[in-house]
Amino acid sequence: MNDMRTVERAVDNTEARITARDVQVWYGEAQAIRDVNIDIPDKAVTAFIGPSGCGKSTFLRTLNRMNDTIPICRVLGTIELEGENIYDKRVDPVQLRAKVGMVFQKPNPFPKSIYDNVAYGPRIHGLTRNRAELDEVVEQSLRKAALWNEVKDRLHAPGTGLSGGQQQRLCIARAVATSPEVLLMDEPCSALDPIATAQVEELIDELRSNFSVVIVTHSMQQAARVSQKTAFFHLGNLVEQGDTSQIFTNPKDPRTEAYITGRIG
Ligand SMILES: Nc1ncnc2c1ncn2[C@@H]1O[C@H](COP(=O)(O)OP(=O)(O)OP(=O)(O)O)[C@@H](O)[C@H]1O
Repeated sequence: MNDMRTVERAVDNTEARITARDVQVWYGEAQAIRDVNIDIPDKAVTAFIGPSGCGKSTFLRTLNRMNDTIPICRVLGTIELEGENIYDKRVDPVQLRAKVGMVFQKPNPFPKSIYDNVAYGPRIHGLTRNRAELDEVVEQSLRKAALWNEVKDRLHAPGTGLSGGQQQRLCIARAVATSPEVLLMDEPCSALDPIATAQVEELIDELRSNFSVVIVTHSMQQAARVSQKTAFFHLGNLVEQGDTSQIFTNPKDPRTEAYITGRIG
């Protein structure tokens, strides 16, 4: 189980996976994100926190071009994954989303078997050569999502028949099955009970040994438990970013302090 000591753990590798420079996001005439600059480190969990409507989800969605699905949404500035501009017109957003996977607020398994949910990405991206390789990817992904032992005897049962917490871990298995470099999580525990939340939080901590993880959360306790880096957003601005322990114990900006002490939000 994680606890507040988690925040003291050092980030082993602070190399940036994603660099965002001068990013603005507009919905029609309304600006939702203002000149955001951030480096998302490898092999660490970065938490986005801030009051409702401050732009956390909007900015998260720019990192794998999920905003492309909203016609009125425009993204300006540059976002690079491993040095490559993800908004370059040569970049295929479907391929990008295999590298930058996403887990949503509500578990959303496909109406397919547990096996087929996890096999979906590897199949559409042609990542395996035969059934034995696909079986292996499915098993390893379910193991990484800490779900294998609970489902190994019913892989062909519908994914939608699992509990909410299991469904969310299935969605995590589905996201990791394409071996992404980055995993984006938009309030992944908000539909879960405390036990399932604790399991997913533990899992997030394990995932950071292989992936760069970015999580949007409304829970400051959760940010403190699972992340090593925290970015505080307010009214579309990225007000402050740094080590989670510093943000929570010694914030530099009065707006951050007001939020973490419960005076705004
Ligand atoms: N599809 C959309 N069309 C128009 N405006 C949008 C859209 N999605 C978000 N917005 C606006 O962008 C701003 C930021 O919203 P966003 O959902 O990113 O904030 P958030 O910090 O994630 O909020 P919450 O914590 O409540 O989920 C808000 O003013 C919101 O109304």
